[in-house]
Amino acid sequence: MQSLQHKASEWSGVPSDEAFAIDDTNRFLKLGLQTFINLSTNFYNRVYDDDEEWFRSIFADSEKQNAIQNQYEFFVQRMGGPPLFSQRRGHPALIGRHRPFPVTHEAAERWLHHMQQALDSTPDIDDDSKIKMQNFFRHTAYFLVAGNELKKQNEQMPCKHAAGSDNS
Ligand code: HEM
Repeated sequence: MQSLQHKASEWSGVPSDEAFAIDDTNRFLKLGLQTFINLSTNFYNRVYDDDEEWFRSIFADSEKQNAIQNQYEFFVQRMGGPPLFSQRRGHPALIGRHRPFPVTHEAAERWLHHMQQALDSTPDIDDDSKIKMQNFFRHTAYFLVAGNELKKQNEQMPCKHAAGSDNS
């Protein structure tokens, strides 16, 4: 079976080494906390205002301010800053945390559309960081799609007792 990383690269069109070039500089030191807060605020303002109800509704059970904080604390931690996310929420385990949500190819493209607009309209993000973040987000979004497909496959798999008793 292809690994999730492999699928993420194939579906996103971003090879793993390009996605992880996010780590070639400490983005937190370069951009600062406020830029990450601004980026996540900008992103979630777009998500919660989305005209596409099917996408907006994925976030219906989350409070916007909370979602903003969860996201920027993860970005800060992942991009070289203090472990704010883990201190408050525990291990990131992104596939597990997205388990309740329909993370389809279509949802990934919508998420990336809003993130692209947020990156383009948040001041103080240099071009290099923008490109590296785009690649990292694209790869991660499809990594989550791959995790979601695996979840669906596992749900369809009958349990061993059911398989054993099915003589039809
Ligand atoms: C692919 C499409 C995606 C969908 C549909 C999606 C959906 C969601 C939803 C509905 C939440 C709950 C909001 C909250 O309460 O915090 C969430 C949380 C989160 N997402 Fe995503 N997401 C996607 C992609 C991503 C990507 C690409 C990343 C990282 C680069 C990411 C990182 C996070 C983080 C860190 C949280 C907070 C988790 C927590 O604190 O429990 N998501 N996402």
